[in-house]
Amino acid sequence: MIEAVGLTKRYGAKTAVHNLSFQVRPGAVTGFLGPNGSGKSTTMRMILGLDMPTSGRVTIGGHPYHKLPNAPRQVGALLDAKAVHGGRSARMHLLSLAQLAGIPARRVDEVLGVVGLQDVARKRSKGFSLGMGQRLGIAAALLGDPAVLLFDEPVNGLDPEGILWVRNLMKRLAAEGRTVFVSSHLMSEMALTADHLIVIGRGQLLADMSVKDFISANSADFARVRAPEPESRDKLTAALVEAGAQVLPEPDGALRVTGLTLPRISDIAHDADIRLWELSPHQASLEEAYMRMTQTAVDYRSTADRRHGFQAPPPGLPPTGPVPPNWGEAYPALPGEQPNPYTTQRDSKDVR
Ligand SMILES: Nc1ncnc2c1ncn2[C@@H]1O[C@H](COP(=O)(O)OP(=O)(O)OP(=O)(O)O)[C@@H](O)[C@H]1O
Repeated sequence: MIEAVGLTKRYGAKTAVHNLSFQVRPGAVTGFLGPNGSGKSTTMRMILGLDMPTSGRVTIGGHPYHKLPNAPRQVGALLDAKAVHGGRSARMHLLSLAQLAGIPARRVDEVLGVVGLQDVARKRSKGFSLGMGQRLGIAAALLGDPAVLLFDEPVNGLDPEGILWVRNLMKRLAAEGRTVFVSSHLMSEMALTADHLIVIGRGQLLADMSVKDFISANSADFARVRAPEPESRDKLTAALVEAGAQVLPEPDGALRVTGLTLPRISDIAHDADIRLWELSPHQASLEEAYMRMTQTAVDYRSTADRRHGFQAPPPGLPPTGPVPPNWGEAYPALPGEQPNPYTTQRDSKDVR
């Protein structure tokens, strides 16, 4: 198990991680999510003893990394797949790591097979594609057959077959009882891979819960409703709003309705003499729940390209440009939604 207690890291005036406490338990894939610059890599580096906390502590199996006996055989990590001597072959790279950790050479050939690099094992790694480099990094993490594994963006650069392979590998490692802690920006992938989520924003904990609970706490079920013509859509919108629903236009012309049951929506449409072409139940995706949770914790946001021919974002998507004071209104609060804890911490003076 990985345990962080009050973990804080400052780089000069910059607070990268602030008072972070969480546990990563064995037997599950725990996804580590957060916007760019939110402190995920810094946290992973502190777990691995590559950076010292300014305050607080983080332990693996009760010990700080540097006090673990034979750490490479207990903890495996992929932090930066490019951190390989390009002149060395994949096999030589792994052999040198194995020698340092007292791992027998036959294990190198085993892990090369596990990651599918056996055919290029003697080729120089500088000729490797991004995906091959990721596989080599994963092979290095698996070398010591460790009980605790950390992966920073493991699917970066992998093709769909590679992504599926990583997904299955993570699940298998967790099913074997290992602790698997994996960061990713690919929400659809995390929804399929992770059992549990730790979400941070600007270095602070936003959520520590199961994927299922995270989605239901940060989104609400909604109905998609489609009326044939714009006039009937406007009439239906007015009737639904009057009945207490929240109605948002979807980019494809349908309506996203929250706050009313499907039978009620159907009755309202019938009473207003409006035909429906679609009335279907939906649950928000992990991506939508994540966007809602982290909307005020994003440090880097793009601005619209004003050049001729570039379109404004379709309705329903968050606006681009500087974060407006009423940013939360881009995603209005949904019925039954938990308050976003980050919103209340946004003006905290001690977090930069
Ligand atoms: N060595 C350093 N010196 C100064 N600032 C740093 C250093 N390392 C990280 N930071 C800053 O700390 C913050 C957190 O960075 P970190 O790389 O941990 O974020 P991240 O969540 O991993 O981002 P990404 O998703 O983009 O990889 C950023 O503002 C970053 O600029």
